[in-house]
Amino acid sequence: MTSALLETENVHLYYGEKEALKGINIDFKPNTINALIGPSGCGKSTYLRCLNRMNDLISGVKITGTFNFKGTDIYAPDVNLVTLRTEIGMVFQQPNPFPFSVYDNVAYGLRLNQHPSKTELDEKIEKALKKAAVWDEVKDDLNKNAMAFSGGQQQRICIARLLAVSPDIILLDEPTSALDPISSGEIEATLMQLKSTYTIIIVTHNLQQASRISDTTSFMLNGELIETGQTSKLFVTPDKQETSDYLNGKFG
Ligand SMILES: Nc1ncnc2c1ncn2[C@@H]1O[C@H](COP(=O)(O)OP(=O)(O)OP(=O)(O)O)[C@@H](O)[C@H]1O
Repeated sequence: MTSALLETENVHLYYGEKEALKGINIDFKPNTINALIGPSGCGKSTYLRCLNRMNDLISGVKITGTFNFKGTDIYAPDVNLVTLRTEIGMVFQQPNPFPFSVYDNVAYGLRLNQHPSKTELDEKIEKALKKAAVWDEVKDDLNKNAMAFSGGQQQRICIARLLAVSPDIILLDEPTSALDPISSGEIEATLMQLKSTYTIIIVTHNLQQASRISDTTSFMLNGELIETGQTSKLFVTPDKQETSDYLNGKFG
């Protein structure tokens, strides 16, 4: 059996007095798409943001538990956050390209971390945009402002920006909720291709999306993990009544 790339155990998170995560245990295997589902406010985004320490900056937050990434504790005091967020990158709900050219967006992390020659940079940028399945749409406009493209194209440019620095894990927080169905479908198809190289963890409100693209699904409710497992099993024969009720639209 393939071992997990990222293991989380007994994760608790407190926003001040409020316990938003109540002992979450989820493992993520390489080359899988993993969906996090559950009603609004159940803690999906909070948990996702723990995975590359995006909650660290919120004052009054306390996080406990184990986060083992490739055998290393991501909360160890000597962890370099820039490196961590290169290895475990995040795509947000609203596409957030920087307000400069497509080329400079994708080059950003490469210029920060490495010192590539112009030829190397050109090659890496083309490769990243191809992997993000947006190359054909932007290749003649690499100097155009990234914000001048459609929402779906912007989201794929953001994915390319992240892929350029070779992450292991891609975190996505409702990446298609601001997009039209065609753009959403394109992002889904892109993610399906990317899983041969990366491990993907996606928060989604769209149950059909979770069932279409994910290998595993974790259902959360009120800060607790109710059930996690193979998507094909969880959607058809969930173990827990709460999961069944949620999937059948009885709440949420
Ligand atoms: N910065 C914060 N400070 C205090 N409480 C917060 C903060 N962020 C989130 N919360 C609370 O923590 C709980 C979990 O929120 P979270 O955003 O993780 O849920 P979610 O499942 O992602 O919801 P949604 O699907 O609506 O995005 C909620 O009760 C929310 O109000």
